[in-house]
Amino acid sequence: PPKKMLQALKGSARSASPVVRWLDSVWESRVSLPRQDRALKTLQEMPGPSGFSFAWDLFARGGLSRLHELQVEGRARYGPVWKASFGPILTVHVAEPALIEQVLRQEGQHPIRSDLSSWKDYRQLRGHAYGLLTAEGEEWQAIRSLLGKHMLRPRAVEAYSDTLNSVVTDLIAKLQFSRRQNAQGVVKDVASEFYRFGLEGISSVLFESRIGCLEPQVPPETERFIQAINTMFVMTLLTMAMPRWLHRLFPKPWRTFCQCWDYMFEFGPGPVQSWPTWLLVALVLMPEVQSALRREVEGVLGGREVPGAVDVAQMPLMKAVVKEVLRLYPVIPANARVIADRDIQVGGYLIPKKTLITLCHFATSRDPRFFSSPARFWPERWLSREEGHHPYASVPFGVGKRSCIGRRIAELELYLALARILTRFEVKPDPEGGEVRPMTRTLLVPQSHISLQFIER
Ligand code: HEM
Repeated sequence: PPKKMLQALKGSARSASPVVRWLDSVWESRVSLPRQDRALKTLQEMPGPSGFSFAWDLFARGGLSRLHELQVEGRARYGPVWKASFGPILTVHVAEPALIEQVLRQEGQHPIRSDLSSWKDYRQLRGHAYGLLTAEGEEWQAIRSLLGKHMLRPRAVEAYSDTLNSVVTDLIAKLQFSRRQNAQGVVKDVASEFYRFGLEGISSVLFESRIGCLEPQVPPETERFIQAINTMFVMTLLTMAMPRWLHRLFPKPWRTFCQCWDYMFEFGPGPVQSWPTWLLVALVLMPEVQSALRREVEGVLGGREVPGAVDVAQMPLMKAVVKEVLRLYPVIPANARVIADRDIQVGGYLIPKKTLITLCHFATSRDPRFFSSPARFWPERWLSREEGHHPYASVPFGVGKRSCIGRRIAELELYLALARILTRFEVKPDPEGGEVRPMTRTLLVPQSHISLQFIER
């Protein structure tokens, strides 16, 4: 029977009737359940919402854009490990640092993140090679080793300082231009400005070319590229949740998804994230932290305007601020692993090979057992000896062989930009602005436009 139908039937018949038990056994056998092991519990014994109620949460109650919140709710309702079916995919959620560590320590030589099935489907359809994000096995290892030399070694990354600083100079000019557009010096939709800054920075480093994202008049082909990335991320979760046979019945999401990728391949550079926005929002809400950070930056620069990678090494508060923002707003709120070649043990369960394991980083990084007053933006927690954190409680760049390869570049770009913004401007809330909440669009992004006031110093 079609998987969707099975799920719907299972969900609507909540009591454990013989029919439901039979459906369960059919469903579980589809994810190659291992034989019963006396010491370990099986997937059947794992708690979790029924397929129907999870699908209801996702599609009828706006859960697709609240996936990060569903992690926290799932942890509270089911404990550290639970299962749920995401469209055709059954996934085991893990929301405990020690168990996330347990998964990652068993990930093997060539870790597999997840199927990112719709990204791979598109590449197969068009005959494109997989990139680092989607490649697996030896192919992934070869690309990773090659890129790692240029993106992971501290010396190699330091050498990008000048290139990144020239992009930061354009960012400052763009902020000055935008703030002059109204009497109060408010920059409307700051996230869009930083998104473009991130894109320009990566393009300048990886492709040694500027694409004009920060120009007052953005070239039309660049503008289209930016929109294509946005839409592709919005469609990613939806296309992953839709079984392939549904593409024919509801062709629009898949067609739009392909059109976005077509344009991105035609245009060039790959996708990036709009990470500095959350940072400024946090600093605006905590003006005393903003002032302390400015003092630190100015103390290190001693009158110089443009910082370098060496200066950043002497800014502990800057590093703590960035860590704290990524704890509160992890750009990638959930990561994943698939252990393809063997069953593994996690938290007393035997997880069959090839099961998609979702690592609930948003939930762990807001768990009061690991971070006191977790909703509070408090960078000093990273400097204080009293606050001990589990090393896997907040891992915004992932851990291990398959962790973020752009981490050092992203951090350097962020430090350089933040240092220049703080010496040039005092950043305040938009007098007419409201509360800002995050939502999931594959990445964690602001739910609404954010406007901030930039006051020249
Ligand atoms: C604040 C900014 C960023 C954050 C929080 C972030 C986070 C992550 C995370 C969580 C992963 C998955 C790691 C894992 O599975 O263990 C990842 C992978 C990756 N990131 Fe980033 N990233 C950021 C910026 C960047 C930038 C600027 C680039 C490009 C220059 C980049 C390129 C990549 C690539 C290529 C992978 C896949 C690596 C692989 O599969 O081997 N990231 N990133």
